Amino acid sequence: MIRKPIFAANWKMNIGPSETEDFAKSFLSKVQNRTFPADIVIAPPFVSLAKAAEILGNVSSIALAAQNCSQYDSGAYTGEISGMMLKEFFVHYVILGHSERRAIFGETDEVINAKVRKARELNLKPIFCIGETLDERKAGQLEKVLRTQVSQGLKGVTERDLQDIVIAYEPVWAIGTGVTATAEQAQEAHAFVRSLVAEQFGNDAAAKIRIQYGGSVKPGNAAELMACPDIDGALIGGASLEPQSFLDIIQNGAPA
Ligand SMILES: O=C(CO)COP(=O)(O)O
Repeated sequence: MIRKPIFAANWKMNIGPSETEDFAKSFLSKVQNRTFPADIVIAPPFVSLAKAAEILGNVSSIALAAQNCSQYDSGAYTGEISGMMLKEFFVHYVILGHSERRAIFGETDEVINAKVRKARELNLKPIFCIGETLDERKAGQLEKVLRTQVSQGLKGVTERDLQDIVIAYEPVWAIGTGVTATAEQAQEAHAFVRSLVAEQFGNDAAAKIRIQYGGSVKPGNAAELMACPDIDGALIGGASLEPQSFLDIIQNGAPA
């Protein structure tokens, strides 16, 4: 297998520091001394990173992610968190361009691109999110939307940097709705995204890049989605908030 699947828990604005302690200890007890044919990533809210790092920071089978980071290094940016700060908490990945950041907080392709580039400059691995709304899909704009998001979001990124970037295809209509894309819909979109990467960076880069699916992934649908040839793991919201549910998705999606 040239692409190791990657399963990432995006807790969004859930699970504060004290609950993080409970989750981390429980999850650790379930995964300790086991190996998985997949990378496992957990993305707590910023304020829970210290607790997560305290319990999971030295566990080699689990990596921590942040859910966002600033495109700036330091200075007068009230409310922002820099990539350098995140690195103090054993953070190796950072989710960027999530549809909630785009839709609710107005992040543009340009801002997301600046964040992706800053993250790479600091040797953080972006989980770069893309995906269309239902209206865009219905209007036949799926490919146009994905093309713009990929070309703008990865503008100026080098082929070397791309090796440390994960793309997450998350159709907005499938996020938090319980409506998952069918395996066919997801595979079709993933294959298209891979073709976009090939156009921009070449076939070799496209063959290597991991493309996760996100949007109502559950233990019950993980196996079917992960069986698709261009789906290399999942970015999970709701179903990642329980340690056993997150673990079931990993086990069903990437059986040992
Ligand atoms: O947005 C998501 C992960 O980033 C998906 O969320 P759900 O798994 O809750 O649909």
